Amino acid sequence: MEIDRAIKESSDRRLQTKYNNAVYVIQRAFALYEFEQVAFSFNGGKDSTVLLHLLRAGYYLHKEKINYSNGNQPDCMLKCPIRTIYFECPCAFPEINSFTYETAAAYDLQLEIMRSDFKSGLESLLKEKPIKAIFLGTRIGDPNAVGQEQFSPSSTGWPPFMRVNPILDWSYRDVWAFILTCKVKYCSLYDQGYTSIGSIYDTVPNALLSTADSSSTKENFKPAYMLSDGRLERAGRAKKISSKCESTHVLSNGMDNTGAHRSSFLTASIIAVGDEILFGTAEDQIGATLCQKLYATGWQVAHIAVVQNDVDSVAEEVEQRKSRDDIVFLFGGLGPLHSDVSVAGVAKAFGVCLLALLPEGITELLHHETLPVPLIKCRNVIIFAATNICELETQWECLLELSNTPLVQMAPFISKHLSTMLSDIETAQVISKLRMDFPDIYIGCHRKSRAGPLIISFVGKNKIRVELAAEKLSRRFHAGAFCEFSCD
Ligand SMILES: Cc1cc2nc3c(=O)[nH]c(=O)nc-3n(C[C@H](O)[C@H](O)[C@H](O)COP(=O)(O)O)c2cc1C
Ligand SMILES: Nc1ncnc2c1ncn2[C@@H]1O[C@H](COP(=O)(O)OP(=O)(O)OP(=O)(O)O)[C@@H](O)[C@H]1O
Ligand SMILES: [Mg+2]
Repeated sequence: MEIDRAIKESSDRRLQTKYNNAVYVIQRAFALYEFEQVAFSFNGGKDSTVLLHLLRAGYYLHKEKINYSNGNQPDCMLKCPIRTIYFECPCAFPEINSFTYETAAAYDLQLEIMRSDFKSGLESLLKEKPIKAIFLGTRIGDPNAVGQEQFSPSSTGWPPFMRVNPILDWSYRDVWAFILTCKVKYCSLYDQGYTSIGSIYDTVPNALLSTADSSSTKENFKPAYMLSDGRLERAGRAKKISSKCESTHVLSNGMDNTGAHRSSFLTASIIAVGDEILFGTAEDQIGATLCQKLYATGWQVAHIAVVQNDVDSVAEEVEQRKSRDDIVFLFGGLGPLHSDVSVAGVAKAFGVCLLALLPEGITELLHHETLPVPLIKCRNVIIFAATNICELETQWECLLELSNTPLVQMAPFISKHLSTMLSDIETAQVISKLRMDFPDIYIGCHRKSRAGPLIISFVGKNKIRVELAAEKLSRRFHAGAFCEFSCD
């Protein structure tokens, strides 16, 4: 079975784990219900496309098990003619409609087209058909996922059935890793910058994938799998933000419906190379300082990692980060000692040899009069020779002063922090919902002690949106439930 083979042959351990868990859930559902009692809710979106192929794999493995216990050979060409529900809406993108129909035909899906709303459509379908369980491509982070598990009975007020969510714990990145690893077809809109697809009236390409510069008249977009921060997958879904500006739909990433950008994000990652940090004998202060410096420069740090002084560990980490982030900073493991393998690791990640101990063909030496040796830049990976914060300060300043510095100053982050004595239980659901309404704003919670106040942080690039998110939260509770808090 090609999907199962592609995943097993891939070297992506995380994807393999996600795949195994999802296929396990699917096999359990096939064991619990008759084949006529299950249905697949398919809308041509990326998540339901992933689910389709997982269902095919799960069904194949389920059949294989049964055949094996009967002494039969598994059928490699096995189809999965599962009952498939598609709620077709006149406001759907034509690309989504045609992809759904073509895919259903290609995989022998038994398509039931519904033209009513979800609830009444399901009510009439369940009266006619013996459906007991429905597979959905819902993922944590979807507005409707709050409180759901892999097997979740339908909500009160809905007809009774089991919602089966095999990819509930998959991230945006997992979804694209699966699609690209298995090389399955997906709706063409995702190649045009759409990252989550609603209706033609409320969905535009995700502005975070825009490649437009001030000189070009037409805006182009990178494909959906290039979005580095999956939390912003719904940034192309329109929201009406306030009754005061009725005429303007503001997209949740801070772009208005004229296509004008209000904010832009570039992401960075930091890799520390150091066995001592992993042994716990040394503390990584450089990483924390770099995070502060990048934040102050308007860059979003997407990832920080500590790896061993080992060529493969460095190479693996650099390989992953260099394609996900705009810039990667690496420090530690530089020099002539046996443990100084960072440069070799970078060369391996780019698949090049070392020339005079530097990665061949991709190295740029960043000279600055203050520095005794230049900084090393390999494409978007910058290697700091700093061994303490003081040296980092110097190298950072030099990097910023270079005429060709890769560290462009970005719009600064704006933050606001609220503190409350309300309990987690009282606030959890409201905050989860708020995060869906403000995908462009980071909304995080932390406590300094169990009994102390809960601090809710709002961080973004658009002051109005940050204020609005904080105000919206306060308005959901009694006056005085929150007070502004300074984290400095
Ligand atoms: C097959 C199916 C079953 C659903 N079951 C429920 C349910 O039990 N409870 C509920 O509140 N919404 C249910 N919904 C609605 C979804 O929660 C959600 O509104 C829908 O998938 C649209 O997602 P979107 O807002 O991301 O486009 C169901 C939708 C479908 C297609
Ligand atoms: N019109 C629909 N018909 C059938 N199932 C649907 C429909 N809309 C949503 N669903 C179900 O709900 C799940 C989550 O919906 P969602 O809108 O997030 O689509 P998706 O497949 O996740 O694609 P994307 O997030 O990129 O828009 C889908 O995977 C599908 O199982
Ligand atoms: Mg989705």
